[in-house]
Amino acid sequence: MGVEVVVQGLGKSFGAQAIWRDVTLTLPAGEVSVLLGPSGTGKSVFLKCLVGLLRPERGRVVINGVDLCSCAERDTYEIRKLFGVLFQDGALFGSMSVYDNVAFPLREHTRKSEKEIHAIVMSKMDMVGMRGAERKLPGEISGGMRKRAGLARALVLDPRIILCDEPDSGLDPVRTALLSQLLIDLNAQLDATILIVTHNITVARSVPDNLGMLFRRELVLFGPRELLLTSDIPVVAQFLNGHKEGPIGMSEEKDSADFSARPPGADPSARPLGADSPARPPGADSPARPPGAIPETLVPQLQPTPGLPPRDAVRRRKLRLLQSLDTLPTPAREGVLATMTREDLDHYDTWRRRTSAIPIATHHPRGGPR
Ligand SMILES: Nc1ncnc2c1ncn2[C@@H]1O[C@H](COP(=O)(O)OP(=O)(O)OP(=O)(O)O)[C@@H](O)[C@H]1O
Repeated sequence: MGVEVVVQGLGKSFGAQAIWRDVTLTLPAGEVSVLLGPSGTGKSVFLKCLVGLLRPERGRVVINGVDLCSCAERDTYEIRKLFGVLFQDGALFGSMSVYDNVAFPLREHTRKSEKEIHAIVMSKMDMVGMRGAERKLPGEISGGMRKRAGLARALVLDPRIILCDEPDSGLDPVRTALLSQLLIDLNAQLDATILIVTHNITVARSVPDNLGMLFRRELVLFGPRELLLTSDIPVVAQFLNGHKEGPIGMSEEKDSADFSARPPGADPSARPLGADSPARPPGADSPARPPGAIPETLVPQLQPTPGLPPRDAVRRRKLRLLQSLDTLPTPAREGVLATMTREDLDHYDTWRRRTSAIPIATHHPRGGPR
């Protein structure tokens, strides 16, 4: 099973340039999370801080009880072994075959024989649908294949945490859909904790269990997909609907300048000073939603390909969300309840009786649990 990643009060600067500050979130073990944000908001820097490639000046990243920001070099090395990272461009060595690229971490970090390495490489190539391309050079395959080869390389050391930096960049919509399915399938097979950085709204809506968004040097929100996909926070709604009106402008530099000009304590997700049109109110494009109806932005989440095991994370997440249901705003709560079956609610009741937890007032928005 994947491991939980706890981020507390994280802050990162380069010289005088603050990238983001006070980022606090938890990536639940084995769940898939997506981090959104306009270009230049520091998403890649965040991934590098998680894996220990960059050191934040403030805060903690706690994995298996070890704080990566303050631990000894030896502990950093041990924790890094838990990670598999798919870098934005695949980061393959251009002069090595795909096979040697994928085998590279095994040859560098283990004492496995070439026979063992061959078995592992071929199984990971199978997982990402790359069997047959082993002898090609990275320059001889398409961008989508390079991404999948990078993913195979990220998997060879059996990571418990997988970080993917814009796995969809440069891919056409069909390849993006196939890659999204691949990530869900991998999660079903490996139960690893996955964090994906992307700008792609379709990926953000359909793949993750949890979503977060960076904007103007802060984490605007992080939580269950139902929370962000039904959110009326202007910057979140603008981004997830791809609207041009709203707090997000053409460049992060300009957004930051607008932000600096705001009075101290102002809402970072509100529209910029001087914006010539108001932030689009939530639901402006769609007719008023009847009470209890699920917003159309809350599209169903991708399921593993038939024949693969169900995702363990889904079961764990349901119990986790039922425990904290009363902390969610109504649309998110209704969205969560709509995914619950009678069996889920019975399982929660059993858990509640065992632990004497406080009951929740569950009402099902679609006329009773399915
Ligand atoms: N090693 C570094 N030294 C100095 N500045 C850096 C370094 N790495 C990143 N930056 C700066 O940090 C800021 C955030 O960069 P980052 O690549 O994390 O953004 P991003 O949100 O991933 O953008 P995009 O979506 O366009 O990939 C940028 O202004 C970038 O120039």
